[in-house]
Amino acid sequence: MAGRSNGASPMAPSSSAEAAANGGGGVDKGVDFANYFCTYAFLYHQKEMLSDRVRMDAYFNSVFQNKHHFQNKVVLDVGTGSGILAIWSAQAGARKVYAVEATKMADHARRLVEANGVADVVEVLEASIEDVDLPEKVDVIISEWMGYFLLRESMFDSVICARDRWLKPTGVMYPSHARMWIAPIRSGLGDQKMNDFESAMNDWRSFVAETDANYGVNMNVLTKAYKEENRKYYLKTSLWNNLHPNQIVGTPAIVKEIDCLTATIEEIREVTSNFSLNINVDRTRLSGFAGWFDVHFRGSLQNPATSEIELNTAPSAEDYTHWGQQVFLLHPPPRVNEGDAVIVSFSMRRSTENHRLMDVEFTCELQQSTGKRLPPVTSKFSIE
Ligand SMILES: C[S@@+](CC[C@H](N)C(=O)[O-])C[C@H]1O[C@@H](n2cnc3c(N)ncnc32)[C@H](O)[C@@H]1O
Repeated sequence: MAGRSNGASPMAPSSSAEAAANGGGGVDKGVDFANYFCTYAFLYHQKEMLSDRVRMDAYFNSVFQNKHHFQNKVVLDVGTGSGILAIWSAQAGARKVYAVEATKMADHARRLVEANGVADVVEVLEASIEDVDLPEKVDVIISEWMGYFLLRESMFDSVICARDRWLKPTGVMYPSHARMWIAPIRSGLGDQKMNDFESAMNDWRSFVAETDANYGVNMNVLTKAYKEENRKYYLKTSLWNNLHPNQIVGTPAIVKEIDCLTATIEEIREVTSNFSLNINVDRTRLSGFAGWFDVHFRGSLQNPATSEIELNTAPSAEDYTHWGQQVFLLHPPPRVNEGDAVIVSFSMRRSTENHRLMDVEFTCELQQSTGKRLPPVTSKFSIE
């Protein structure tokens, strides 16, 4: 592998690096590779990200409008994929770029690096970032690690691990900051999903009757389990959607702020927040909530960006991203009016079955503008 020539090589992980990769829990690396990494080895998947103009413009501008962070500097690209961020770092004047990719996409990245004339600067290493051994510390860590609603995929764990092992004390993170947002929304998706759920149950009832009539076995004892399975699928799993801003019916709230230079895995393992959302649309339904994120490229306090760039995945009339927003639907959706407030207690935790997926809980209390408070209701969701 090209990476070994100057001393950079994959090696057995240290126990702390492995623990970081696992988010502290015992994750089977083989299972994780099969479930998570495998899709990133396909060019079609990388192309989807490379075609997201909002994402591409933000990273491109962050690098080329802040060349002072890259010129003659050593850069580490965590999860280089096709190699795009590493190539831009080299084009912006980096002295050396370590481009680390866990999957076979590393082969494509290496070819792209060569074809674009930066092979003398960019060294592609096929390895988990947790396992890699670099010959030097780096000035910049660049990575596109964000999943749905920021933290799905738990890839930021790997960036934290890389930062703690390889970033110089004076180094900068690209991006430098991240935030998670939640807003109350209206949407026709709630009715649609409830109809889908009811159709599935009607179909099941016909199936039970027919199986009994045709084959003499009564399946009804499984009705409850089938209902739970379908309720989870149709009503309790968040939905991907690119919402229009006019679907937001109240003030959005920030539920988490992350400083990428200092954040710990402990800090992101669980997100909890209590907040109040003011409804600003009259006579509407609160169909549920939308969750999205933004990230900023600000450099550091000692070494700030000259041009601060934002990557925003909020509902927008003009743009959309491949992240869209995550929609959490309430069943039934309460009626709300301008001046009402929704008092929310929110939590998001890693799923116990798969640390890259999330379990989300909203406890909502509606405080009407008349002063009346409705009893709190708790709704649980999975981000799959
Ligand atoms: C969201 S993609 C971004 C790809 C590319 N940097 C870009 O911006 O187009 C994340 C990439 O990181 C890789 N990755 C995730 N975790 C990693 C880890 N622990 N070590 C090495 N690569 C990793 C994935 O295989 C995937 O190709």
